[in-house]
Amino acid sequence: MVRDYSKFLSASAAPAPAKRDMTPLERLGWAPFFAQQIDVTEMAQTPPVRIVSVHRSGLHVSGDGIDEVLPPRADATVGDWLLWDKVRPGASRVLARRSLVKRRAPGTDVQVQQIAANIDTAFVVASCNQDFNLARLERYVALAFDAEIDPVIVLTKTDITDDPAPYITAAQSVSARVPVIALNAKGDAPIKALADWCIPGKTVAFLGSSGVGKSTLTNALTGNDGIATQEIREDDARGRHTTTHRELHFARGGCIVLDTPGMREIQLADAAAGIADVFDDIEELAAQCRFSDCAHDSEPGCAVQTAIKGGDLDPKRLERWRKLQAEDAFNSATLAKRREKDRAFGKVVRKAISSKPRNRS
Ligand SMILES: Nc1nc2c(ncn2[C@@H]2O[C@H](COP(=O)(O)OP(=O)(O)OP(=O)(O)O)[C@@H](O)[C@H]2O)c(=O)[nH]1
Ligand SMILES: [Zn+2]
Repeated sequence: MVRDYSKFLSASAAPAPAKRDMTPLERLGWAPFFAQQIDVTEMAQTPPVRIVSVHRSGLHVSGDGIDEVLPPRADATVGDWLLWDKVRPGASRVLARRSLVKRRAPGTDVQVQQIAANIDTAFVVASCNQDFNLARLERYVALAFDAEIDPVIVLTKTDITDDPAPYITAAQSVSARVPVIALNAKGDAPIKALADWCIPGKTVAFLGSSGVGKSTLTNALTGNDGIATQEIREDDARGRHTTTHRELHFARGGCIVLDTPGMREIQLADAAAGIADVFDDIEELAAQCRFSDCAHDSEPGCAVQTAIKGGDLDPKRLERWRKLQAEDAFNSATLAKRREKDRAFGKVVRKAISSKPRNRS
């Protein structure tokens, strides 16, 4: 049977179709951005599939009537779209991504580890209690910007604070481009409050520290009929059966919730562009400083210091910008460099030990 794939190839910027009209691929997140990358012949010969989870034994992919496990590969991650090559599955082409969350892989010097692809909205979650931390919010928003994902800040636990207003005001100060939603994640609010972003065919993810309410929000969106509880079995490296969860969950509203442990808490690395996006107010001021290499301390003609003196910039925000840049720079340093430093330090220590006068016994 020759299938008519032309309906998947619409490159028009038509509004998202109503849920009932959506094709199986669109429900998985297929969009004109991906369709534009392939032609009808390719579509028929190598149908698109999305990676719904990554396991040691392979990549679990879903498509229109397709549910397969492809060989593991380093250049594809959960959320990616592949063109499934039935004859040589390992050669399936990875389509260009709309967004990519990555981090420097531990244990290697230059390799970047891909965490999740093609997320449309990142909900950066924080709670209205003593755990609230502005620097952390800024870090997650920078991460989202850097990955080219639209962030939305979600403040949880409004029910256990007398006044959520100060938290909301603080969260709004992170970036003028980021909406802030405050809610009780345990109540009925989440589905309605997040409806603008949780629309059919869109992929969302929750970022934030432990205990802020990410699972509560995920469950609120997916309910019990998501595939969150559907488990798949696989053999781990030692041949034992382990049980893992799929990582793309289908929410009741039709959106796709990506939940992968690597996404939840993540350090910044190579995220200079994202940091610049969050702190675009400081970047703009810095561009007006008299010296292009101004350190914004006590240089004459420093627009940043002028803004601080005039009450237009919170000095604490400047401090957090500096810290985040330092963190990013540190994490961006290759492990090789760190190893080199460690080796040099080891040498110093060994030398110090060997030059100590020895006790004669
Ligand atoms: N009162 C109240 N409790 C909440 C709210 N959101 C989450 N909680 C509670 O806070 C605790 C932590 O919530 P989780 O959803 O597990 O947090 P998480 O971010 O998924 O945490 P990790 O899985 O450790 O990353 C749970 O006991 C939730 O019931 C809220 O809006 N109000
Ligand atoms: Zn300056």
